[in-house]
Amino acid sequence: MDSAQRQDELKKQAAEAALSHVEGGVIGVGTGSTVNHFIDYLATIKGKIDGAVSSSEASSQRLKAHGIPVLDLNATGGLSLYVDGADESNKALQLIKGGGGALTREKIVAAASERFVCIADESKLVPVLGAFPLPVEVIPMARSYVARELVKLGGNPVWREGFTTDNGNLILDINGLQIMEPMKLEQQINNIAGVVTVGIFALRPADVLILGSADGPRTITA
Ligand SMILES: O=C(CO)[C@H](O)[C@H](O)COP(=O)(O)O
Repeated sequence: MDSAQRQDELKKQAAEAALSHVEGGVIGVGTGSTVNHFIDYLATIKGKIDGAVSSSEASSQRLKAHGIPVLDLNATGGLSLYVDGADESNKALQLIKGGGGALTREKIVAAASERFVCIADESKLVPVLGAFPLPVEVIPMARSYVARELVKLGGNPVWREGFTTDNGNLILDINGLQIMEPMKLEQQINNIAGVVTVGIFALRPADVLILGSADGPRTITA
């Protein structure tokens, strides 16, 4: 088994462990390869839930392919549980998300959920956020302006060329950041005109982090 396959096994392990948090009702479901495993496991207990609110077109398609109804968030009165992956997490369960470009809908569903269970392989736990390029969703006409403002904050933004979000916007990935104050930077970047949202999840961090590891799933709570 090569290292990519080993990492995928750990993602699968975390995804399966998250099933114990599913108690019924409508579940918020995120995006990415770890969540794809979660959706496949969720299908095995689909009779227990009323459906899912999804953070991306890709996850919606996978849910529907399993016969799990996909609902509009507006048709719910909020969600009790959201399950999603992450690109990085620190010990406070503040996250970088958006490697798959679905950060805005992910942030909305996380905000509307009482409990956010994050699933990942153990390599995603880091001492300081920022080694992973920080995604920012931007309105297309503001791309150059936002990039100049991000440089002023000490980052090196790179346009994810050829990629369009499910909301019709673009992504700038910021390299070279060491995020010492995640809540402050989240607010600063969100305040730039033309930014839809930044992929720092610190104002609404995860509540539970399940990490797949060689010794079995490890759970960290906030
Ligand atoms: O934020 C995300 C998508 O926008 C994903 O949760 C994040 O990129 C992790 O992906 P994966 O589970 O494939 O490692």
